[in-house]
This record gives sequence, C-alpha cells and structure tokens, in this order.
Amino acid sequence: MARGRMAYRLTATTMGVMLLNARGLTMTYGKGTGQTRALAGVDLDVRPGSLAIMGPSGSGKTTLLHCLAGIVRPTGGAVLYRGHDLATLSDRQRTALRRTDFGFVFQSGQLLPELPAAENVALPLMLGGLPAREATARAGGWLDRLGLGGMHDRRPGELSGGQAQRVAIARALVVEPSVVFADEPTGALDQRTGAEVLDVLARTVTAAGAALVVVTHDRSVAASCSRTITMADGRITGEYFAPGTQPPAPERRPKLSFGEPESERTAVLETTTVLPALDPAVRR
Ligand SMILES: Nc1ncnc2c1ncn2[C@@H]1O[C@H](COP(=O)(O)OP(=O)(O)OP(=O)(O)O)[C@@H](O)[C@H]1O
Repeated sequence: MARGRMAYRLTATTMGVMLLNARGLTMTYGKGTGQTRALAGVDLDVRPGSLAIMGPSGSGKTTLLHCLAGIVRPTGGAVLYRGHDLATLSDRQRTALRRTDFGFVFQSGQLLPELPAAENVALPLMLGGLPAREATARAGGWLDRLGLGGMHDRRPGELSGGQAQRVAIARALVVEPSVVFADEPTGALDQRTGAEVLDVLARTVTAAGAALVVVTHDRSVAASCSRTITMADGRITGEYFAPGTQPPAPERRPKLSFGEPESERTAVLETTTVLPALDPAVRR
C-alpha cells in the first residue's frame, strides 16, 4: 500500500497537546527529469506556541507549510490534524477546516483595497454566515487588541505596511483558529517593524492557546518564537527552543500508530537535537 494512504492514528494521551503531526513527509514536484524533491522525509509535531521555520531558499519551508495546512497534498507520508489524517478528508472538509481552524498571514497583498479595515477583518466571519453587524463588531475588537483602535474605517492604502499587516493578522485571528500559518509575514516590512508585528502575532496566538507556524528568513522574527527548526534540502536539520521554553519530555512525545514497520520511519525526534546554543542559521 502506498505510504501516503495508510491510516495514521494518534493515541488519546497525546491528543490534547498535539495540533499537527507530520510523519515521513515527502514532496516531489514535476515528473521524469524535471522532478524536484522539495521534502525528503519530514517528521514534525506542532503544539500550541510559536514555531519558526528557517533555512536557505529552496530548502522546502513553504512546501512544508502548505502540506501542514492541507493546501498541497504531499506525495508521501501524512499530516494529522488533531489526530485525523488530512488525506482522509474530502476536498470540501479540508476547505472547511482551513476556514474554521486555520488562519493564514502572507507577506502582503491579502487585504481587499476597497474595503475598510474592519470589513476586511469581518469578511471570514461573514463568509461563515455571521451577520455583518456582529462580524464587524468582533472584527473591531480584534483591531483594538492589535493596537489599531482608531483605524477601523481606514482602507489598506491609508495604512502603513506594519499597520496593514496587523489588519491581516486580525483577519487571520478573528475566526479564532487553532493554528495560524504565516509565510514570510514580515517580508515587506523593515526589520524593526517586522519584529514588532511578529511579536504581536506570536504573543496573541500563544495567549489564545493556539499554534503559530511561521516561515521566515529573518532571525529577529524567529527570535520571537518559542521554537525554531532549520531546514536544508527538504529535511529538518536542527531544532532550537528559546530560553525558558521546555522541549517536551520524552514520555510526552507522541506515540503514533503507523501502518508500516518501525524501521521504515524517519523519526525527527531521533535526528534532531535540542541545540545547546543557537544554531548558526538562527543566531542574530
Ligand atoms: N509548484 C512547484 N512546482 C515545481 N517546483 C516547485 C514548486 N514549488 C516549489 N518548488 C521547488 O521545490 C523546492 C522547495 O521550494 P520551497 O518554495 O518549498 O522552498 P523555500 O525554502 O520556501 O524557498 P524560499 O525561501 O525561496 O521561499 C525548490 O527547489 C522549488 O523550486
């Protein structure tokens, strides 16, 4: 049986801690001689808190993010969300999951230019069926929380880059997602503004008990996260936990039921170590 089609199952004891689990993820784009192997066997557990993914261009960061979010289907391995294999969900279920449980923040250009900030933020709620008045009120609450109290009526073109990204963050958070995925969310900002924006994002997500998964080239962005992994050539090459944040104890690590022999697994928990000092790729 193809590895990606196997039934993966989480034990009940790990369900409360784990939001996402990637197991043996591989991703190959194209066919024949034009093939590119973007992921070469990635195992990763995502828990509440903030996780930065760093690595050189082409190392597979965005591909990993897209696989975790169910945007692309890996060619091998599996992604589990709260213990459910995303591959077993229909396209409709996956789309619904992305709308209700996941939030997304991209580099820029995700706001509708003709709508005021509050309506931009309210949009996902209205698409989910909430009446406009209630949706806009909730959106306003998130804008206030993100320090945009006086800017509910401003259109994206009337905001600074950092303010517009805060609106985009409010829009990602308004549905109260369990996981927020961010791909270079500060890439269009100067370093200081970017670090401030990411700090707000990481703190808000963490306070809500949710998880943030952020792809970034910026070490000051990664510094806002409680955990950083580094990638190269489609694999995880290092893992770093910020001071004061604990890596999970071995006994709390997930026991997954795989459909294949133990020897066929690529276990990141064995191949990555908690780095005693900052990984060079993460060091400021
Ligand atoms: N849709 C696609 N079709 C073909 N190849 C792709 C596709 N998307 C990504 N790739 C290739 O897969 C590899 C990993 O790409 P990916 O975008 O995941 O890397 P990345 O680490 O996010 O890079 P960057 O930091 O430059 O954004 C690269 O070699 C890239 O060219």
